[in-house]
Amino acid sequence: MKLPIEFIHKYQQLLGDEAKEFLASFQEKSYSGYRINPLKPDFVIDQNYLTNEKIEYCDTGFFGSVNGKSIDHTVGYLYSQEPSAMYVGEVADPKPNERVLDLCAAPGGKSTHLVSKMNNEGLLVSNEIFKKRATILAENLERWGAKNTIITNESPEKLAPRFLNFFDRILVDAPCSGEGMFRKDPEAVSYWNIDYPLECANRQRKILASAMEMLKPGGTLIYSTCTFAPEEDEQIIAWLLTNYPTLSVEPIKKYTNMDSGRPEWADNNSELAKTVRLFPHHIKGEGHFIAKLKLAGNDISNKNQFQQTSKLTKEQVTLFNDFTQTVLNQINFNSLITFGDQLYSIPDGVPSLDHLSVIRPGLHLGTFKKKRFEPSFALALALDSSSVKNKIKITEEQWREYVHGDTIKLDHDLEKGWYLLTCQGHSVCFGKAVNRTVKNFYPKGLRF
Ligand SMILES: C[S@@+](CC[C@H](N)C(=O)[O-])C[C@H]1O[C@@H](n2cnc3c(N)ncnc32)[C@H](O)[C@@H]1O
Repeated sequence: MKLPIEFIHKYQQLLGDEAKEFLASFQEKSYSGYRINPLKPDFVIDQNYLTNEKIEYCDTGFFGSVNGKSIDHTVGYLYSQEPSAMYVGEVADPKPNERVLDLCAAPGGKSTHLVSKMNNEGLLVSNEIFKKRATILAENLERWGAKNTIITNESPEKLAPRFLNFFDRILVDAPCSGEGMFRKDPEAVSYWNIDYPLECANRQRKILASAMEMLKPGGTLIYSTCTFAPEEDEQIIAWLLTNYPTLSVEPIKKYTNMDSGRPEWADNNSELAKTVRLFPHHIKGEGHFIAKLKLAGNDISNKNQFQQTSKLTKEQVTLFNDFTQTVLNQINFNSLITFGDQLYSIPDGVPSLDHLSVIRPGLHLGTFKKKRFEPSFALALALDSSSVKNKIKITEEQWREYVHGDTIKLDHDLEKGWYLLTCQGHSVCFGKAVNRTVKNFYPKGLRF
């Protein structure tokens, strides 16, 4: 890979003797990894995935790559994620029942990790500013079986007034100059110029100013980038400490060959050494920077449930109850609301989402059509198959035909109605059995 000459000079100055080894690492191969999904209790994962080398700092992380067209990946048993990026979710370490915001969330690597750590409890608001990327984020979170998550498509400035002093934990995985990803995405080199880190830093400060409005007293802010640029790393944390004096830096555990942040690359504040740098010439992964900060003060926020408006009509209640009683075992969903014909189960404690661009206000349960309820793909992937009465086991070959858009032929009669299709123990989709045929309800946009 050909690195820009100004990039080389900059890091020769910053790193001195170490620069040679650092710059040489750009000619080495990049690392791939994946996390397995602890939320799916009927976990019958291909054992081959578990024999790969484990990632030291992430219980669910392994080195290796995943076939994007495999069942395991398609139904959210695995998420392909660069190994260093996994340390961000581990450092964030959200707890079940917290209110958590992932402010720059697409395509969803960190959000899926946060949902796992929260055991699908509490509230995760997963936000992405760009619509197309927010749609991909929603797909990834649905595959993962997220139930406690609201997905928004907003600018941080517009989100802030709605969630003032609201969150226990906020992750800002900031848009950055991406120097740490040069090996993985050589195109990123073409966007780089010597002024780019400062441009990114300006944007990062704006995003963080909004994040700080939403962080409650006593809350935790996690800031991460995939760049080496001090302007976007230590200097941003120094800026935060100067402008928000009640913030303090929390120490982050340094696993094998992880480096401390460099105070001398900012204002010499020794607290900056508590942050962590992952350098590709030291660890098996790409470049990353992570900081964890705590806001002083006691939590005075109101944990009561605010929301929610659109109640179900009597007919909708009957249709949904008919579905749950016929198809599912006893399951309690959180508060139910409708947006148009769409039915959602929303996490507790959510303020009004009016006038925000909301991609998913919670778990999408399905759609009310004329006199019937049609369960969603998201519901199928969020359900443990043991919680479903009506199931049909399909073979891998039938699964391949189904994800392609074909129907499934049955060799015996089944009562007409909805069935959860399972393949190799995974919940894969709902289908409707009619006369020895399972009609295809695999989402059109996801067929392959
Ligand atoms: C590093 S990526 C996030 C990766 C993601 N956290 C993950 O783990 O999959 C940064 C994200 O910030 C978004 N972004 C860009 N400009 C932004 C802005 N002004 N405010 C908030 N987010 C922005 C980008 O679209 C991008 O999705």
